[in-house]
Parts: sequence; structure tokens; C-alpha cells
Amino acid sequence: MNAIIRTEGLTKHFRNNPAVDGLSLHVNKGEIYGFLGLNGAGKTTTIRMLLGMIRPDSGSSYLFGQRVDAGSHKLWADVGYMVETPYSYPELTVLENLEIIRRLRGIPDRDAIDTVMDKLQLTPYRDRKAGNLSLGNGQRLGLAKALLHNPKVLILDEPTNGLDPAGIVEVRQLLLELAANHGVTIFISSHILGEVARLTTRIGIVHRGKLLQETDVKNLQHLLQKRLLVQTRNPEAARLKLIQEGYQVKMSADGLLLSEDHSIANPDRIAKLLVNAHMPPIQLTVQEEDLETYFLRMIEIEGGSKG
Ligand SMILES: Nc1ncnc2c1ncn2[C@@H]1O[C@H](COP(=O)(O)OP(=O)(O)OP(=O)(O)O)[C@@H](O)[C@H]1O
Repeated sequence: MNAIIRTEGLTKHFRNNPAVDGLSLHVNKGEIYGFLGLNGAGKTTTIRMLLGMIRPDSGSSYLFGQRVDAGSHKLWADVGYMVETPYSYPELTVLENLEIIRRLRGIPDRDAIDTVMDKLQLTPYRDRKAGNLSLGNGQRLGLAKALLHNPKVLILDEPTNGLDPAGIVEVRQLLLELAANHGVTIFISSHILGEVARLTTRIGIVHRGKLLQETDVKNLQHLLQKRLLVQTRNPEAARLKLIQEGYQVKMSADGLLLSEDHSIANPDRIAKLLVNAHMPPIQLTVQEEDLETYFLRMIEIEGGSKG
């Protein structure tokens, strides 16, 4: 099998509450996998188990086909990670923090630090103490530490936390480039579907510790609900006319809403019908559910409720 990251039935309870519950997933080489869930869904706990930082109650995780456990030291040479708020030594500069990681990782090439600072736009801050960095630049330093040794796998917990919109775009481009040109396999957690949809190839939705749904990002468009919005000068009369013609219609503050597939596929028929009935539509628009609404709908449908 081609899976670089794999979990099988991963389970962890805290005080009898399941934080992660029988979670199985896999990520293939060069794939960018978006691990999506609300706060408290179990993302960080999963990542901590993937990295061998905490021991699962049951189930296992595998990196490069090797089981992760306390003894798997050799694995980490090829893994870069950033979990929650990245910890740096606040009294040391950006350069000194990276120098510590370079030595810890046993990287002989001193230029690796300049290269990674350049990649993450940290060069202007090289002599600034880590404790005095903005949240976004602290996050970049965390990413720089994760990338310093050119890992084959990157595991990142909410990596764009604290970044401004330009920073989010930069980090996204960097990660896309690493996957496309260097075959790096990336596992990234987030609570924003709109953001991960732009970056990842596959998405797993986690809720209350369970994997609710996995989908290829290219299929996402088909999964989004669509509806036809019809606005007329006399919505009540138009509604009655459409119902009389066999359409299902809902009244909303914006206008009439039609959700059946045949309505959405043939708005021209509806326009013609209303014109012939002397109530021409002012506007007729196919609206598509946005990604965050879809995400919340999945959680409500499959998870019971949002909680
Ligand atoms: N060390 C711990 N002790 C007790 N409960 C914990 C511990 N770590 C996590 N939990 C609980 O486990 C559940 C999952 O938490 P986790 O941090 O994995 O979620 P998350 O999806 O990463 O959320 P966030 O985005 O808020 O970090 C939550 O209910 C959390 O309160």
C-alpha cells in the first residue's frame, strides 16, 4: 500500500469521554489531506497520537508503514510537525531558535536556516526575540522549524492560525509547492473548510472524535446543495402558480426558493411559465451552498447535532 500516514481504529478517552473514537484514515504520498473539525472535535489529540506524543487507548498509527510507538526514533528524521501554538524560546532570536533546531536535528548545512527563513519571509526578523514576534510571525517560525530538515511528511495543526490573509496565501502556496514539486505528504488540521478546500486534495471531517466523511476535494462541488431563487413583484401569486404546476416552492425573505433537481436544471422553464402567467421574474438565480454551510450541515446530519 502507498499510504504514508495511516491510522487504524485510533481511540483515546479523557476521563471516560472519547476525544478520538475508532478513527481510521490514510494519506498517500504527495497528497495534502485536510483534517477538518470544530474546536474540540479531536484533531489535536489525533495528531498527538500520530506523532507518538500520547499513547492511544487502542488502535495504532503508522508512518511510512512503520508503527508509531515510543521506540520509533528513526521515523522522526523524515517528519516535520507543528502542534497547536508552536513553542519557541521567547528570549532567543528567530535565528537562535532555528540554530537550536538545526543542531538538535543534526543538520550539517548551516545555509538551511537562511533558506527556510527566506521561504517563510522571516529574514527581516532574524534578530528579533521570538517572544516579541507577532502571532503570525510566531506561526511562521513554527513552520520554519517544521521545515528546516526538508521532511518527507509534514503534520500541521491549524498552521494558519494568527496569519493575516496575505500570510495565509503565502503558506498555502508554500505547502502546495512542497507537495507538487518535492512529493511531500501533508496532513493539515483546520476548522475552516473554505481554507482547506483551496489547499488539499482530500478532506476528512471529524466530529466528536469520529471520522464522519471523507471526500476528494474535486467532488466537493457536486456535494454542495443548490437552489433556485426566484424574485417576482407578487411572490404569493407566483408561488401559487408554481405549486399549481407541480413545483415545490418555499417562501423566504429573499424570494421563492426551489430545491428540486429538475427546477435547478431548467430555470428557463420556470421563467417562461411565469412570463406566460404575466408575472415575469425580476431575478432568477441558481444559488450554491457555501463550504462552511456544507460543513455544518454534514456535522448536523451525520453527527446528530453540532455540540
Ligand atoms: N489532556 C486532556 N485532558 C482532558 N481532556 C482533553 C485533553 N486533551 C483534549 N481533551 C478533550 O478532548 C476533546 C478533543 O480535543 P482536541 O484538542 O483533540 O480537539 P481539537 O479538534 O484539536 O480542538 P481545538 O481546535 O480546539 O484544539 C475535547 O473535548 C478536549 O476538551
